[in-house]
Amino acid sequence: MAGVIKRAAVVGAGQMGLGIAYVTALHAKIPLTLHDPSPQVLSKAVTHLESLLARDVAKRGLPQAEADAARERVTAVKGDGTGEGGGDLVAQDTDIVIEAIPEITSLKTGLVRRLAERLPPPAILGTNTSSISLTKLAGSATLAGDGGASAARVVGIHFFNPVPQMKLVELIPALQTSDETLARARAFGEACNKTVTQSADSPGFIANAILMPMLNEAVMLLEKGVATKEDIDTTFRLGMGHPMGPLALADLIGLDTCLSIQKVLHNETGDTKYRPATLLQRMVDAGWYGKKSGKGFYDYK
Ligand SMILES: NC(=O)c1ccc[n+]([C@@H]2O[C@H](COP(=O)([O-])OP(=O)(O)OC[C@H]3O[C@@H](n4cnc5c(N)ncnc54)[C@H](O)[C@@H]3O)[C@@H](O)[C@H]2O)c1
Repeated sequence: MAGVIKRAAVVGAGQMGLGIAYVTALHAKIPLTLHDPSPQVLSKAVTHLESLLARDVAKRGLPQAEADAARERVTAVKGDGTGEGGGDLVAQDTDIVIEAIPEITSLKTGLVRRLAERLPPPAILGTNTSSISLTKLAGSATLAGDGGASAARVVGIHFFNPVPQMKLVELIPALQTSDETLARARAFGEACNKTVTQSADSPGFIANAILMPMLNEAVMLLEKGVATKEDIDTTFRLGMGHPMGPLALADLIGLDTCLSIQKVLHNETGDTKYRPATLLQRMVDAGWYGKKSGKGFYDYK
């Protein structure tokens, strides 16, 4: 049956890809391949997956047999799954692929195109993009003479960081997305134990249309010397009840990712209110990406 998802693939084994692999294996109980061009990233991801499952057994009462079964469902594969730059291909009977590669439009359109050529419909081409237009990504999956069938299986399946803890998935249909794709993606998100919301394909969707400008404003306040980073973050934690302040949150998300999202908002709307903070650009230029690189607004070494 077209609707049943029996095999999945996740491309990009960074912080989001690893989390998506974890919920797919543990909650949805779907076998999957986890692809990344970097062997170091893959081996770190597998170690992290095993430590998450071990913590579930030790602290959350997960039976060891279920943790073992979840671990066995995940196969790490070098490469991007499409043969670009080498590595093994995504299996042709894969029912859903979710890409979680960097938030760079040309990388994502190229990958989605190659996946569309590799996997026949109705395999779902899901993307964890934070901000890139789904309609543009579906456009890159359009294959000549297929009547729009290929583009119709592209959909945004936007998980939140850290994926094991955050209970939300934001679904974003492209203009081309079929109702069947959307319904199957919703069922997949729910099987991953998430509550699902839906947004139109508008810059930043729901979450990042609101969150990213706020984080950018926090960086601008810091840049202007209005307050220290600690006081900006404390204001949000204690004054607004946020679990973490905006600068610590930006570090967690990744400053490279924040900058890319802010640039998409700026370019797509043409509205100067979305201009990325200069300090954010400088931090990324310095290679200070936040928690994942060991240094951002705070030190993580
Ligand atoms: N970080 C967050 O809080 C967050 C939240 C929601 C969505 N997202 C989105 O998820 C995606 C991934 O973000 P992340 O934080 O996991 O990034 P990350 O930098 O941790 O991971 C990206 C991974 O992609 C791999 N990669 C790079 N180029 C590739 C290619 N061409 N093909 C295959 N793999 C490639 C890298 O080796 C890396 O492991 C982005 O689109 C981001 O906007 C991020």
